[in-house]
Amino acid sequence: MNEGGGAHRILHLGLGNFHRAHQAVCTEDAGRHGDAWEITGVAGSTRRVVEALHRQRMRYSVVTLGPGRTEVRQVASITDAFVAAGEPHRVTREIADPATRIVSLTVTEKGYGINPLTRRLDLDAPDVRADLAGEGPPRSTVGRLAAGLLRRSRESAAPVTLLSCDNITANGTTLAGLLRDFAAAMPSRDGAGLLAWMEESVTCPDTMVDRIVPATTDAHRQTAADAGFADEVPVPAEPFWMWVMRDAFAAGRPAWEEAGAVMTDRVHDYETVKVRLLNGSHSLLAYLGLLTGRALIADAAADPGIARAVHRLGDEYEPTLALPEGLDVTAYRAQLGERFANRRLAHSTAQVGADGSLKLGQRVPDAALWHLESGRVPSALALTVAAWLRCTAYPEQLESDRTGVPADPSGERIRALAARSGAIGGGAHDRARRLAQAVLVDEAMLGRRLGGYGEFAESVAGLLEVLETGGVQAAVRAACEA
Ligand SMILES: NC(=O)c1ccc[n+]([C@@H]2O[C@H](COP(=O)([O-])OP(=O)(O)OC[C@H]3O[C@@H](n4cnc5c(N)ncnc54)[C@H](O)[C@@H]3O)[C@@H](O)[C@H]2O)c1
Ligand SMILES: O=P(O)(O)OC[C@@H](O)[C@@H](O)[C@H](O)[C@H](O)CO
Repeated sequence: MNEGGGAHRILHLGLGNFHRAHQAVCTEDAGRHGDAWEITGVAGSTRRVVEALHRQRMRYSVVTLGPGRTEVRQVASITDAFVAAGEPHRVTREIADPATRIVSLTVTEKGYGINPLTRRLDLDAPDVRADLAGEGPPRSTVGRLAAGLLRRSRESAAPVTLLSCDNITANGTTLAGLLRDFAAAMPSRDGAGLLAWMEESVTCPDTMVDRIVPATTDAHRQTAADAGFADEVPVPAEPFWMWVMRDAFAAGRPAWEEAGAVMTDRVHDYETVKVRLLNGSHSLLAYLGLLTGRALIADAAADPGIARAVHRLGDEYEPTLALPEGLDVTAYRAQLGERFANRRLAHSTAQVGADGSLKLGQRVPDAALWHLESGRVPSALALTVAAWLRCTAYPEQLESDRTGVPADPSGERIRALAARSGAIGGGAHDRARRLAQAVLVDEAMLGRRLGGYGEFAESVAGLLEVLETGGVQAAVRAACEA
């Protein structure tokens, strides 16, 4: 799989838990079948994981928590790590280094600087603006990539692959578009040169990534210690994992398929199934769980009312999917039920519910529009939006001591809209309608496309009102019996 000889390194931006339980494990396993590739991990700004890894001679453990079964495995494929904010010029240098064959990313949805309406780069985001103006070392993800690629194009001009492993629709294609937007907006003539070189020498394959990987707790540290390794930064994970990607690598890749990854040109079909049935259901579980005082996804999933809503949501998603050949959607959904029920993972509703304004844009509008265009109102999708709004607009009504509060970059804006909706007067019905309408036409949130369907806004508003006046179970009944 290697091309061009020499060292083989992956530079990974976003040294969070997911990468360490997914790509890093698959890369280590692939090394048993082909050339060994090493990973240099780059954390955004937090030093904790980087410092712990160095103290631990670049070893950490993955704690796999299945129903009734625990496995602790040490992973050593990440051989170096540093913090981007602390060594910004090193990021540029490492991207430019020809030994770096792949730059992969798990920087979360908000790390890409995407305008949710246009799916293009938000050129008004402060860090993107600063990077375009050349104010100090780059700090946005796309600005960092552009600076490194520009240097690479001038030094070795060696081809490279950018591999997004975030839960973003058409993640590779989207990333390539963001980079083109950045290059086109560069004030100097550098942008044109970068664009031309990227066209020839940079690939951005789409990927679908799947493994439920929660945040680390002391219980996971204890499990690692019990297995004989006093690990400060172990990563908990479920047994299931899946990685699907287009085999379009400009400078070679590890033999990931030997370790179980799937190479296909139909990534989009896998991704749609996963982002809707898994991530969409996860969002609904998180918000209804938070509204019923559940701190854990598994506890939300065990509530028969919430399970009924998730089932209804699956029924709404299913006809919108182009299924990959051989995928049995009934079995997939049944397996998802088991994965959500895995209490041992302790996946928190606040973590899964974070950044809803960015995530729901990929989990709700396309599927909702599919129904609305045929004259049907998808009420479980409307319930997902209503439950997110209820949690985000009125966080004071959550049992936050128990559950925490999901963070959201549009949280303040939503609370301001809710305050304005309430200040005009009227009862719960008027308040809910005003808030739903305001959010559905706000391009910074779900991307405004649903705003053209008054019947969807009505459904969200009705369910928001029931959530306030009758609670979660009443709202589930209203959605499922609509
Ligand atoms: N955890 C999972 O179950 C899972 C599964 C599939 C895909 N993913 C993808 O991986 C992403 C990260 O998940 P995780 O579990 O590693 O989270 P995490 O909280 O452990 O780590 C988040 C990482 O993103 C970086 N980051 C956060 N905001 C950023 C920003 N604005 N700019 C640049 N970098 C930023 C942080 O530095 C950190 O390295 C998810 O958002 C998702 O897209 C996660
Ligand atoms: O990672 P996010 O923040 O996009 O979404 C939260 C969870 O739904 C997600 O992390 C899932 O656990 C994961 O996508 C499973 O593969």
